[in-house]
Amino acid sequence: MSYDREKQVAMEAAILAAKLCQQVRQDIPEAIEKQDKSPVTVADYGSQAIICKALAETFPNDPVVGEEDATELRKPEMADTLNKMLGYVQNIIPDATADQVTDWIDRGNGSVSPRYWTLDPIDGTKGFLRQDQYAVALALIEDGDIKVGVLACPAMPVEGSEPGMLYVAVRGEGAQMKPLAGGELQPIHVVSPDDTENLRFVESVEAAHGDQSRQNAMAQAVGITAASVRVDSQAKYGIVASGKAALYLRLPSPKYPDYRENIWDHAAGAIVVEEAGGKVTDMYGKPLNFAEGQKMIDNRGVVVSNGVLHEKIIAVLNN
Ligand SMILES: Nc1ncnc2c1ncn2[C@@H]1O[C@H](COP(=O)(O)OS(=O)(=O)O)[C@@H](OP(=O)(O)O)[C@H]1O
Ligand SMILES: [Mg+2]
Ligand SMILES: [Mg+2]
Ligand SMILES: [Mg+2]
Repeated sequence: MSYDREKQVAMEAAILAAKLCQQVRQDIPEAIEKQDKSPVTVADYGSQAIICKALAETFPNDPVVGEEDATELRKPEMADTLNKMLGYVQNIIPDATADQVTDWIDRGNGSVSPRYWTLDPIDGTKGFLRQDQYAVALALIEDGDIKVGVLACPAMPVEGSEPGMLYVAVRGEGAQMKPLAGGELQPIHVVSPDDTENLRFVESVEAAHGDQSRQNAMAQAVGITAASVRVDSQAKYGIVASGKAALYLRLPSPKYPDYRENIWDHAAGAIVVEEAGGKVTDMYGKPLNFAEGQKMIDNRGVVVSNGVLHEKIIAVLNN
C-alpha cells in the first residue's frame, strides 16, 4: 500500500503548524502550567488545532492521539488565552471560530487503535520557551508499526539559509529532509562508522528527562569521547537521521524511575531514524511498543543509534 497521500497531508499540516509556532515565538509567548506542572502555550494548542483539522478533512475515520486537549481552554477564565490562540489560528485559517478550534484540538483525544495518528503539536515546549530547539511531530501507526513520520523543526540551523528543517519518512521508502523555507526533499542517511567528525552523541537539555551522567559514561564506553550535544525535543532524531550525530541516549532519570515515555515523543523521530538506516530500541534492546496505549509501559528509556553502534551500546548498558 502507498502512503503518498498520508505523507503529503502530514507534511502540509506540519508546515502550517510550524508557521504558527514561529509567529507565536516571535511575540515571546507565556507559559501556562498544566495539571502535571509542565508548560503549554497558545502555540501548542494552535498547532494541535491546525493538524487535527487537516487530518479530519482527509482521514475522518482515523483517531488522533495527541498530547493536548481543550478542557482547560474551554473554562471561562481562559477566554483571553483562547482568543489569543484563535487569532494565531486565523492567520492560517481565516474563518476559524473559537468553537471549531476547541473541537479540532479535542479530535486529538483519540485512542491507540489498529490505525491511528499520534501528534506532539510542540515537542520540547521548554525549548520553545527558551528560544531553543523544538519540533512538531506527527506519525501514522498501523498494527503497531510506524508507517509515516513527519518532524518539523523550525529552529534547526540550515546552511546558507534561514533556520527550519523538515524531516519525513515512509516505511520502506527511506528518509528525506528539506528546508522549511522551501526546496526539494533530499534523501538522508545516518553517520557511517568511518566518519569520526560526526561520531558525537545527543541528549536532552533538561537534566530531569534522562540520566546525563550515565549517558555520558555509556557514550564513552562505546568510543565517543566528545562531550554531548544537548538539544531539546525530537530534533535529536533529525540530527541522528541526517548524520550529524551517531547516538541519542535517553536513560530513565534517577529522579523519576517510574516515568514511562509517551508515544508522541518518539514515533515520528523513530521512523525518520530507522528509514535513514539507524536503529531505535529501549535501553534493553526491546522495540518501542506503539500498540498498547499513550504510554510505552513495557519500555524503559530510549536508545537511538546509527545502527552500527547499537549492539555495542545495548551491551554496555546491560552488562
Ligand atoms: N521525567 C521525564 N523523563 C523523560 N521525558 C520526560 C520527562 N518529563 C517530561 N518528559 C518529556 O520530555 C519531552 C521533551 O523532550 P526532550 O527531553 O527531548 O527535550 S528537552 O531537552 O527536555 O526540552 C516532553 O515533551 P513536551 O511536553 O512535548 O515538551 C515530555 O513529554
Ligand atoms: Mg508537554
Ligand atoms: Mg513531547
Ligand atoms: Mg508537546
